[in-house]
Amino acid sequence: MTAQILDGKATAAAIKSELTTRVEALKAKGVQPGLGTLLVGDDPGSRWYVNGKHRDCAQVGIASIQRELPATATQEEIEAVVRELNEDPACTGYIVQLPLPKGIDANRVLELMDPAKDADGLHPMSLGRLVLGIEGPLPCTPYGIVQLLRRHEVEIKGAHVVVVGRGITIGRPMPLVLTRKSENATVTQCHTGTRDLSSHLKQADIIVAAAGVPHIIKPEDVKPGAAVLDVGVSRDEAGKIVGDVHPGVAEVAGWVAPNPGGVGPMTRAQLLVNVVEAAERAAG
Ligand SMILES: Nc1nc2c(c(=O)[nH]1)N[C@@H](CN(C=O)c1ccc(C(=O)N[C@@H](CCC(=O)O)C(=O)O)cc1)CN2
Repeated sequence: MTAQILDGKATAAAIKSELTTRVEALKAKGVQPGLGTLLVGDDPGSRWYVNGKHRDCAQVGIASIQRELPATATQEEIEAVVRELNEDPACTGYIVQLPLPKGIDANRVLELMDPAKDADGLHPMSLGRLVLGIEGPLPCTPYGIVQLLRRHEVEIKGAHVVVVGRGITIGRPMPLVLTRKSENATVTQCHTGTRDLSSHLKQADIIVAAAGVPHIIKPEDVKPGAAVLDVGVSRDEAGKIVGDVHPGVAEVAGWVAPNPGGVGPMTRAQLLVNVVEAAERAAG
């Protein structure tokens, strides 16, 4: 292993410690931030993520509102809980854990959320604001990745970033975040329909791998010294995470974000940042 580690656990811990001070300042002004979550179904992974979000809230002093529905919940039942969270004054921001069960129109659920309470940055209004360059919550994983790179002093400005994947939480919004003036990267978006992926990867200063295809990023496709962030989550027969990045990449790359321990903890930290920033905006 020659690459340096983009340590998401340690970076997220530093961000959480900074947030604790900001939450104390809000409380001194009489503002109590509260994160709501809506989990539908019994997927153990989703439950683990949601429980982690509430553990994080407790650590920094954010209140928790936890709502759950069974996998059999109807579109109407889910939308009723979204309306409740929109109205609940204790819930200053919330998320609907994705994916929702098959047959549920997730876009309709997201559209029904009060955009002022969108803690994930995934509401159509928040994504529209991102396109237009208007301040608002940023999608947690893409902005978590930017923070992880910045805090390890990996140059983003002028870098050629290749994003592999086009999912709603990472691939689709990642180029929007990276091409803002404040980041100023040049982005190539690839996906499972890209012809000759390897020719694109070879030109990248930074690779964000979020295709969900085990080991799609191979050592021979990585430019020596590049930063490679593994965000892919597939599971082997034992339930262990298999990322998108082949372990041999660590011999070629300059930086690697491991999986687990890289981008995942940053996603959680950025969610808390969004909740605190929304409460700060509301408090003036
Ligand atoms: N409403 C949302 N749904 C989903 C999002 C999201 O940002 N908003 N992202 C993912 C799941 N996710 C957060 O919700 C998430 C994924 C992974 C991690 C994490 O810390 N992973 C650990 C490893 C965990 C393991 O061993 O299984 C790591 O990378 O170290 C946090 C949050 C999809 N849904």
